[in-house]
Amino acid sequence: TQTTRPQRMLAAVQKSATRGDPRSVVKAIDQFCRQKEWAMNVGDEKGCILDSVVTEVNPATVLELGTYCAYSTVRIASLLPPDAKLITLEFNPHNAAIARQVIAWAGLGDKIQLVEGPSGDWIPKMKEKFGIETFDLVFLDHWKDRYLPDTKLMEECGLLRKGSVLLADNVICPGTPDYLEYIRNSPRYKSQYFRSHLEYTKVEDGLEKSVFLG
Ligand SMILES: O=C(NC/C=C/[C@H]1O[C@@H](n2ccc(=O)cc2)[C@H](O)[C@@H]1O)c1cc([N+](=O)[O-])cc(O)c1O
Ligand SMILES: [Mg+2]
Repeated sequence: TQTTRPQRMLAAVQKSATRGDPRSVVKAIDQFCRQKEWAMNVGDEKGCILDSVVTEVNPATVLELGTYCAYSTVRIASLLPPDAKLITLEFNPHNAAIARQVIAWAGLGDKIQLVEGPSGDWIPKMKEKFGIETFDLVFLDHWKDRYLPDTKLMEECGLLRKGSVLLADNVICPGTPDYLEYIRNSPRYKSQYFRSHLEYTKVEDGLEKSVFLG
């Protein structure tokens, strides 16, 4: 029977990456996507920008919207301080099942909590269910038409504090025009565009980093 791309990606991790070594998991996925099949991971080029923002923020609490196969989940978690918590939301049960195995292979199960379901349902429950006050860093990489509504929802739920950083993937390709318009014109954010390329291609894309001003 036919396998899925996430299943083939997991097989590549289990074949080429060392258990308990997150960076080897990241490398194995990038190699798979460059040599075998493109997949919508943030990738190695934008991944370096992601790494620099994570290192700069040094967050104790991280929210990732859109786990997919946990490439960026593992990439971020590998840079977190010891007691930091990363919560990642995944809507598709098949993707979640693969992501859990990638996270386990990387040995990051105690830093990462994968939650299944739509972001709109879970964001309002973050405080009561996970004891989160506010997020220091949010990585947006899920459905592009959900970036704006979910950002407004996080504001309304009091999940952002002065200095919280939002980092959004794909603001050029596939593009998140309504989010960019809002975040770049809002007096409540200070935004910066990091120009790069769509993962594993020469097409322009980039990350938008926005600091919440309270
Ligand atoms: O479409 C893209 N991403 C959508 C990601 C969606 C992921 O987020 C989850 N989710 C989790 C929670 C939700 O509430 C909703 C969805 C979905 O179940 C899926 O796993 C995309 C597309 C391209 N591209 O070149 O075409 C490149 C990229 O880097 C991309 O990120
Ligand atoms: Mg993306």
